[in-house]
Amino acid sequence: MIETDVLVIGGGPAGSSAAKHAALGGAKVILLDKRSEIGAPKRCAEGVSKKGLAKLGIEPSPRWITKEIDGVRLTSPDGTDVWLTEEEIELPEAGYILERKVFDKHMAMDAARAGAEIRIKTLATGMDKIEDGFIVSTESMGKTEEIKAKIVIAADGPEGHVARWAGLKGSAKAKEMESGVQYEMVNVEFDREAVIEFYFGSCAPGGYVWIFPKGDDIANVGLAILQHKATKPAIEYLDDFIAKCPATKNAQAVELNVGGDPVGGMPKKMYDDNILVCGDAAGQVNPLTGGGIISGMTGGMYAGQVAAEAIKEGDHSKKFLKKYDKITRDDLSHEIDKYKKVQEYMLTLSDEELDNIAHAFQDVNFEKISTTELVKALVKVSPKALLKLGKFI
Ligand SMILES: Cc1cc2nc3c(=O)[nH]c(=O)nc-3n(C[C@H](O)[C@H](O)[C@H](O)COP(=O)(O)OP(=O)(O)OC[C@H]3O[C@@H](n4cnc5c(N)ncnc54)[C@H](O)[C@@H]3O)c2cc1C
Repeated sequence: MIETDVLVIGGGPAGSSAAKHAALGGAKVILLDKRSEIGAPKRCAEGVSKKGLAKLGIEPSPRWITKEIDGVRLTSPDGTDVWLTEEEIELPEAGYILERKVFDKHMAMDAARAGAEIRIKTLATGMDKIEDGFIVSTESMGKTEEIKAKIVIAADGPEGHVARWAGLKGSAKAKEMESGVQYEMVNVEFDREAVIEFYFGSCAPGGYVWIFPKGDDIANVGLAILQHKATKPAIEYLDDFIAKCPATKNAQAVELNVGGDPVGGMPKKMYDDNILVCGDAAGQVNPLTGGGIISGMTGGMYAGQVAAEAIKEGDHSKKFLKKYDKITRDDLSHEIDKYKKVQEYMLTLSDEELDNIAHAFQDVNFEKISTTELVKALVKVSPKALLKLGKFI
């Protein structure tokens, strides 16, 4: 039987971050992923903030950045646009559109460089608790193997099973799992080519439509919806939008991506004896935007660091591992809770109310562009927003 200190299940951004930091902390680490190519197929619009990468100490690389973004377009149901671009305002924070299949692989390479052993095309099929650890069953190219680990880090994404195998709750209730669907498209006609576009209202019940440019005439065009707010499948909303939107009506898809996005926030417990849970598997996602790359990698980083400390101390108990839960909540909870409230408020808005907000936004003088600043502006123009969100801003 193979033995390791730390076994990370899932080689997405959260798992690679966990594996890298556990290895940097001196632990013997195995990172496994069921896919034959880490990062592919992507299930993501690939937007990431510069500030988020900097916080994680990740140097931006032209290998995995497809486009630098310098603005945002928000469009309400009646077609009213709010443009927030460098031409109009000073941008303290802007973002990148990644090539996730390259980015994810590079994050795994960083974990390997830090000393983690990577096993691709290796599916974790089950897990048994032993006195001080877990025995994880794996299957790779028809071969089964068992791995004994002192600490398991569950980073197996939104539909992950590993936390449940250990008796913990999964990332989100069905009601709080957004259904995402997206095409990567060519022949997209942009009004402004370095701007990310968001469309709100009944075009995507419970979520929004996005167009994220990837250079030239290429973009990720997708949407996320809450199924209980919708009257048809996500793909039908997307096809309807694409047929009507001037930017996409002549575009063609070269890739289809589908995936769940857990927007219900973090579960009550992300640790137990010999186990930590991070990334989408632990609901480490912004409930308003659905973004989970940076927050998942942040959770992964803390999980890796605490796991390495636990190995050094020889204490893999929940009492020790609780530290991960505390550090992660101290860092992520405030934002997640705040944006959960904003998301809940957005869910109450009719198309007409969204139009009224967009009309009022046209007269707002934005000094900075960030989600927080947008929410501050929302509170100023909408009495309902002030009532529901005032104390969170
Ligand atoms: C349509 C859509 C658009 C999105 N757009 C954005 C965006 O623009 N920006 C942003 O920040 N976030 C976005 N997100 C969210 C983002 O993709 C996730 O938050 C992020 O990928 C989470 O990383 P993770 O490592 O936790 O999970 P994942 O990236 O899902 O990785 C989990 C890994 O675990 C592996 N795995 C699962 N089970 C097993 C098993 N039993 N054995 C072995 N391996 C296993 C999987 O193969 C996978 O590689 C989007 C999500 C969706 C669905």
